[in-house]
Amino acid sequence: MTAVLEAHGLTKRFKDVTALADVSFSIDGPGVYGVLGRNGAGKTTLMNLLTGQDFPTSGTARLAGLDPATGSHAFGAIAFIKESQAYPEGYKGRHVLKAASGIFPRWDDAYAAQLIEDFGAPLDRHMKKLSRGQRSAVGAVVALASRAEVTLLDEPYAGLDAVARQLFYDRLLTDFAEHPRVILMSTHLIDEAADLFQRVLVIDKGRLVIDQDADELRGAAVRLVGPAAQVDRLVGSREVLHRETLGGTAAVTVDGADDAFKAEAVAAGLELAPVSLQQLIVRRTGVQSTEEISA
Ligand SMILES: Nc1ncnc2c1ncn2[C@@H]1O[C@H](COP(=O)(O)OP(=O)(O)OP(=O)(O)O)[C@@H](O)[C@H]1O
Repeated sequence: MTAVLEAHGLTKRFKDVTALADVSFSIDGPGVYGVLGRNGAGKTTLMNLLTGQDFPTSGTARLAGLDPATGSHAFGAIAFIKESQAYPEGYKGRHVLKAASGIFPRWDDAYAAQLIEDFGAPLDRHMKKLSRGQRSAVGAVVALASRAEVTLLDEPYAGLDAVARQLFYDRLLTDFAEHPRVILMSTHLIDEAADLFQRVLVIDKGRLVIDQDADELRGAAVRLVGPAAQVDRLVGSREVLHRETLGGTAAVTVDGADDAFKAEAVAAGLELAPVSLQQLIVRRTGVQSTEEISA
C-alpha cells in the first residue's frame, strides 16, 4: 500500500541552522495526526517539505507516493492551510472561498456557509485588512469545507479566541467522522487539541522524538505522590521525567508506567495522577529537572 504521507531521512538546513534532521515516518490512512513541538522545532519546515513548498537538503518526502514538488497529484486532493498564507492583491474573504470552491472537488457550499456563520468569517473586507483572528476564521472555513483527501493545517486557528477554537475542534471531529481523511495538524495548544489526535509526532530541535499512538502516550506516564522513600523504592530504575520533594514527600513523574506498576502504587497507598499529553511532552522535550521545594 502506498503511504499517504511519508518522510525518509528528511533533512533541511538553512545555512548553519538545521531545521529538520533525519526525520522518517509514514502515515498510511485516514486519521487526525498532531505535529507538536516548541517554537522553532521544525513543524512548519516539515509541512513545507511535505507539500513541496520547499526542497529538502537531503532525504525524501512523498505525498501519495509522489514527490510533493514535482508529482502530478490529483487537482484539489491536497489542502495546506497556514497562518502565514499570502493572498492575491485585492482578495476579500469571498474571493478566497470562491477560489477554494473551484479548487477542491469535495468542497461543500452548504457546510461552508454554516462555518462562515459559526466563525464569523468576514467576506466583504480585504484579507490584508482583517485581524489575525478574522484571517484564521477564513482559513478555518477553507480547512474544513475543502474536505481534501490530505489536509495539512499549520497552526490554522492560532488567531481564534477560545470559543472559536473549541468550535473548530468540535466541527473538525464531527466532519472527520463523516468524511474520514488524512489531517495533519501542528499546534502549540497541546492540551486543548489533545483529544483530536489518534497519533502524535513530536519534533524537538528538528528531530522526531516521539511518534506514537496518542492513547498509548497518554497512559505512558503517571505522577506519584507519597513518602519519598516509598516512592523511590517503587520507581526503581524507571525513567523519571520530573521530581519534586517537599520535606519527606516526593512527587515523581515516571515514564513507562504499565498497569502492574500503577496497581502496585495504588496498593502501596501512594497518590496516583494521570499526566496530560502536554505535561508529558514538556517533560520529555524539556530539561529533566529535580526540584527541592522549601516549605
Ligand atoms: N527560510 C528560513 N531561513 C532560515 N532559517 C529558517 C527558515 N525557515 C525556518 N528557519 C529556522 O528553522 C527552524 C525551524 O523553523 P520552523 O518554522 O519550521 O519551526 P516551527 O516548529 O514551525 O516553529 P513555530 O512553532 O515557532 O512556528 C528555526 O530555527 C527557524 O529559525
